[in-house]
Amino acid sequence: MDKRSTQTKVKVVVRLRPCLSTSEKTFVSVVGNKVQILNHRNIEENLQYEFNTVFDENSSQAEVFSTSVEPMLEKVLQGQNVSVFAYGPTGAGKTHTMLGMTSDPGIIPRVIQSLFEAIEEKQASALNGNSNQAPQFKVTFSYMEIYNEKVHDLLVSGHQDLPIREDASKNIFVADLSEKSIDKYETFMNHFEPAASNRTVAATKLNKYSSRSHTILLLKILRREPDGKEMRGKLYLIDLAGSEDNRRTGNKGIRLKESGAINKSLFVLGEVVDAINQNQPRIPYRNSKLTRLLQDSIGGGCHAVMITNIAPEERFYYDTYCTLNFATKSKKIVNTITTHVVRPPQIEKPTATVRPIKRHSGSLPPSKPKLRKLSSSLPSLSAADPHSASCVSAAVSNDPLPSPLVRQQKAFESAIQEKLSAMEKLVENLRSTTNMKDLTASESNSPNSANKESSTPTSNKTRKSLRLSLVSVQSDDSPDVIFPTPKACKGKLTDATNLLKQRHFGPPQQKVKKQKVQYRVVEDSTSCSPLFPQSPAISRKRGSSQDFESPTTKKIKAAPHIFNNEDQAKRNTEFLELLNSASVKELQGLQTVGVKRAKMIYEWRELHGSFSSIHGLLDVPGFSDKVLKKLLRSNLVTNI
Ligand SMILES: Nc1ncnc2c1ncn2[C@@H]1O[C@H](COP(=O)(O)OP(=O)(O)OP(=O)(O)O)[C@@H](O)[C@H]1O
Repeated sequence: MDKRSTQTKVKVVVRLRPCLSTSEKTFVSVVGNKVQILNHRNIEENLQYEFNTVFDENSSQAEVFSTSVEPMLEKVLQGQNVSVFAYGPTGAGKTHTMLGMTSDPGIIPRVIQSLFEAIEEKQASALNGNSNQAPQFKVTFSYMEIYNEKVHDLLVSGHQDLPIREDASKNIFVADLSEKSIDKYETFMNHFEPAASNRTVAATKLNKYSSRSHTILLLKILRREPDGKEMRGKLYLIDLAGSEDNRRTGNKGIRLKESGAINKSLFVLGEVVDAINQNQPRIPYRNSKLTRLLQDSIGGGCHAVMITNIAPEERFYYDTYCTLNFATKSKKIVNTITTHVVRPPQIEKPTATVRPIKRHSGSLPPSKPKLRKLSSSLPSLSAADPHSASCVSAAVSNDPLPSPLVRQQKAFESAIQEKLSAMEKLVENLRSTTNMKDLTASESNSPNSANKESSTPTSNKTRKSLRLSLVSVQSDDSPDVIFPTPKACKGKLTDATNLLKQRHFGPPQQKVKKQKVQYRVVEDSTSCSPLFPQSPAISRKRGSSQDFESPTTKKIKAAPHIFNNEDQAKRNTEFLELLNSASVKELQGLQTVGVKRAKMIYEWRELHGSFSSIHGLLDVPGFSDKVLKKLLRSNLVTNI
């Protein structure tokens, strides 16, 4: 295989979705390719982030596709790998961007349509030119989801645990899922639409149809030129599940467990990006299935486009802030692009003259007519594997049969090959029955993984704490499942399918009313995404090496109307009301307030009555000037 390498950075674009509620105020503005949000550390400033492209709330699906994704399709047809993934907090518009609706299709249907158009164009222009032969294309696809750290094939009905393979040569995680071959847009959609409805979706407080899994659509394009040259490109279209702050989603039971898996994988994604940016020798790709899957996209051999979805409503402030910081870190990552050009092995013609031999029944290879029949029943590019391709072409060629010695050798080789595949299957079966923890542990001992795997005490500690938090998950079955897995409700699947279709392939959505952008007091508990579990203010104070603001983030003077005194006074009043009425659990929802402080505030209030001012907190044991300032700053209350 010829491999040529070039280096390119991960392309990061941002898409701001429109405000969905008429009663909420917004805090994000877009100026050119910059996003501007309020600086919670200093309300007189705004933070400005610069990206390759920023799509404002009026951007159309067509615009997002044609600017960010369409130019990548030619690269796939040239034998390069491309990965497009939507990232962002829950409810920010990832599925809308990737999937969209029938009336307003997103990236996936647009990619398929453009891909087939491009293929047809290439074939037509080859025939119009000097050549009397056109290149051949074979497009196959698989569609899978990572749900609760398990990979499911969405193309088959029902959720099954499927074995995981790895491409040993490239150390890439590949889910061993069924692949469908497609020759046109309609065929693809016939498979894809019901499969998309199989995705696990449920209602949370922040999104009525929240995706509970990461989905991956993998398209493989094999192009064979008339001279036999082959190019193999892969296109990953990934809709990640959103990060979730469970104090705000109100998740319990199954939803909380799902959320734990989603947050854990996104947390590992954050660790991977940090490790790459800090040039660490080991990148913890293997700490989650998601990062193993994204290994080629982040710091690997793909062209990567990260579509960062953000929401404008005030309650999304910390999610947006953390998402923008993560996006800023991601755009520094450099991938080394490989072009996959394959020349099928040449069939060597035997040099010696071989006498025709008499055939015996049974052990001899089948007769030529039989093979011809077999090969004609295969599609023109059915042999995705170059070796099987050469086998078929060798079998139907007019070359004389090889000598008995050569045949004996071939029989011996195929017997060995069979034994090896049987052993491989056995090992795979064993691996699939092993749980992820054991799998990761055994893999980390392998010499291959030793170079990549991180086993720092910090990450172990983090993993431990994540595991502990998962153990504490409540076990009640959540009643609010809108789309139970097909396994759980085989008979009711049609209804669920229709519901999802209504949403993503259904009638056009009503236009969202445009509103005036204003600020209002954030009374909700605002917490950082799991990628940044600490309050940004705290991390900064400690001088963490993973400082959130990249050099490209600018602090600029806030426009005076954005955060006026009236707003601030209202914010302070509401904060005081919260102090005087919140339960211990609600107080814990405040930034920098843990169980201990929440209890202290609550007990002091029970003993001494309501606080007359925010300063009253200084009377509560453990609240120094410094602690109070930090609390207020991280909860966007500054005027005391
Ligand atoms: N650009 C947009 N224009 C209009 N509506 C949008 C846009 N983006 C998102 N929405 C709407 O916002 C809501 C949430 O979007 P969506 O479900 O795509 O979010 P998500 O990021 O995929 O959430 P989750 O991670 O929970 O699955 C949906 O009702 C969707 O139709």
